[in-house]
Amino acid sequence: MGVDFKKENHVAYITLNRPEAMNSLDPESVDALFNIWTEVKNDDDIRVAVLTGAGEKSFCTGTDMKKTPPPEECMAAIYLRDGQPIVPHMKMWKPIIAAINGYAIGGGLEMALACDLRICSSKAKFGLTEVKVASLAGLNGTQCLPRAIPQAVAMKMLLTGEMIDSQEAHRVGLVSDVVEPDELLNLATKYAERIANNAPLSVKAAKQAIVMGLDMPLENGIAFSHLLWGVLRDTEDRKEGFKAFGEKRPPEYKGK
Ligand SMILES: CC(C)(COP(=O)(O)OP(=O)(O)OC[C@H]1O[C@@H](n2cnc3c(N)ncnc32)[C@H](O)[C@@H]1OP(=O)(O)O)[C@@H](O)C(=O)NCCC(=O)NCCSC(=O)/C(=C/c1ccccc1)CC(=O)O
Repeated sequence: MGVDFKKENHVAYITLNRPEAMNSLDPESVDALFNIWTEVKNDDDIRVAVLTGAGEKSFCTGTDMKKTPPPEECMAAIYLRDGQPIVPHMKMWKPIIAAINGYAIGGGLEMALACDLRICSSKAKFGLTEVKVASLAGLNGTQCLPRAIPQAVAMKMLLTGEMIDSQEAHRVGLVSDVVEPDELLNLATKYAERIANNAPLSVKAAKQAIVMGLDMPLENGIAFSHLLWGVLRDTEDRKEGFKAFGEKRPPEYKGK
């Protein structure tokens, strides 16, 4: 089985599980991920997802270059489909945490870039190495890496194909936290459960305001976020949040 999936306390845990091939993405894993992201998006019981890799060596090294079959479809059919199967960020408003347990290379780093929080183990290494194998970081890497870290560092990584380690990733802001390998999943779970305890519609609105706002001039972004606040104003959860505060008890959110 290339990808494991489980659900606990409103959190979906997705584990790339081909450690013998550095959790690279063979066609079966790509299909499995497509189905899993669809389920994460549509299952109201899931409020947040954690994406990680099995073992301590690799998160994901991108395309399985030994198993990539000749294409069955023309490029236009793939290009004009609604989003790439392995990258969840198109209209996925539930937050996704990348718990990067080792190498995040090529499509592996591009998946991490499509996530909202990135935390890593001290053993992690990061690279968009596609130029070394005559390809391109063509999922989102050329666009998202220079938006995530300083441009000069992104250029160096994308043009040389060289990797950076966990300390450098932390220094440039590619990840928010670096922990020892055996602490990584605990930290991901802690963040995921904190997010899942918040009001689900507010969390989705916050992500939408941030992601869509980044592509807008500030004034439009502020207007958009004010509209989103208005959308949330009459939810049952907002009434519950305010009431629970007054009654000094934890709120019980329903996503309504
Ligand atoms: C990660 C490494 C530096 C680790 O090196 P190390 O020496 O520690 O370990 P290895 O012996 O090399 O690896 C163990 C085992 O795993 C196999 N392995 C590792 N990565 C892959 C892979 N990506 N595909 C297939 N197999 C892989 C390795 O061959 C060993 O197997 P064994 O010999 O034991 O049978 C080092 O492994 C490394 O550099 N890996 C390659 C990383 C890489 O270049 N990734 C980029 C791939 S291209 C890509 O991701 C693309 C994404 C994309 C873009 C646009 C649209 C869709 C997708 C581009 C593309 O697909 O064109």
